[in-house]
Amino acid sequence: MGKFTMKKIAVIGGGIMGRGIAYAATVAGFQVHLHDLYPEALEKAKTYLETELRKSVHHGFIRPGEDEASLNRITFTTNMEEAAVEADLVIEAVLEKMEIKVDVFKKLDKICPSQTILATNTSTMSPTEIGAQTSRPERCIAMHFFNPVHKMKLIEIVRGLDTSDETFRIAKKAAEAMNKEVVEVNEFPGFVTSRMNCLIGNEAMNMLMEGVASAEDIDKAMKLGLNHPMGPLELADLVGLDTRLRNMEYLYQTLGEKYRPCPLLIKYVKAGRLGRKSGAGFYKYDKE
Ligand SMILES: NC(=O)c1ccc[n+]([C@@H]2O[C@H](COP(=O)([O-])OP(=O)(O)OC[C@H]3O[C@@H](n4cnc5c(N)ncnc54)[C@H](O)[C@@H]3O)[C@@H](O)[C@H]2O)c1
Repeated sequence: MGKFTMKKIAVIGGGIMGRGIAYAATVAGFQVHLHDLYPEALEKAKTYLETELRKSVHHGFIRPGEDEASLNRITFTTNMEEAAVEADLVIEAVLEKMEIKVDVFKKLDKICPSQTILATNTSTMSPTEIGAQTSRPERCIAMHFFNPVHKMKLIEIVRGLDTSDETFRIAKKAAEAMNKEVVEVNEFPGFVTSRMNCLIGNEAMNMLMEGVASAEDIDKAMKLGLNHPMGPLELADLVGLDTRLRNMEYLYQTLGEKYRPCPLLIKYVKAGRLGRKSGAGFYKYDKE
């Protein structure tokens, strides 16, 4: 890919992040193939995309008719090969578990043409370790989007040890085409944002557990006192407490004691209190 000719983007995993990345990519005019193992996840993703695209027209972010055109540019499939075989860029957004990501990347490496770039949306993990399991580590990179993708401006682009300059350049172009700002980060667990954010969230959970203040008051203090746009506990509920726990476990494993997951977080995940997606986390919600 000498000049930028990207047309097709495959997104692997149709959960909270995958559906959001599909939104950003289709609104940017890319052909999008969204893959998930489960038809129910794809159904949910489709409903979400229809709703968000309709809202975007209503709020004047996209022109009338662009909602339908954007939806028509997305195909939904449970067949990974079908999704990825012609993609110029694949963005993986499956669960934050190294063995699952590695398995997906090995499969993609077999399916995709040699020039296809394979990106992971991991929040914390090593693109070097994931890319090393493929025959194209120079074409592997992390593109870390933020939740909710249609509102959040940043993509942290993280270079693995062997990521080529060309791969970085193309990933950056794709990000900019999706109307995002980019920061370039050299790989280290948690990059810039997750490393910082997980620590703040964990401290808030420890304070709640110790009875320092209520969830509402911890969040209010951070918003009004420190100017955070969201409180750390409501943000954790938005991320998903299972996802946050996996992030913490990885950071604890790689960076040590400072990142030991708060016992309250572990307890909530064991109880199935996963945040917004399950209807309860630190707060209660209508179930998604
Ligand atoms: N939730 C956030 O706020 C957030 C923000 C930035 C990055 N991330 C990262 O994005 C990734 C996805 O997180 P999420 O919150 O969207 O999770 P999620 O649980 O909402 O979605 C994951 C999806 O992946 C699917 N899946 C699992 N294994 C698969 C496989 N082998 N092949 C295809 N699909 C598979 C699941 O069915 C599910 O629909 C994680 O790496 C996470 O750390 C999450």
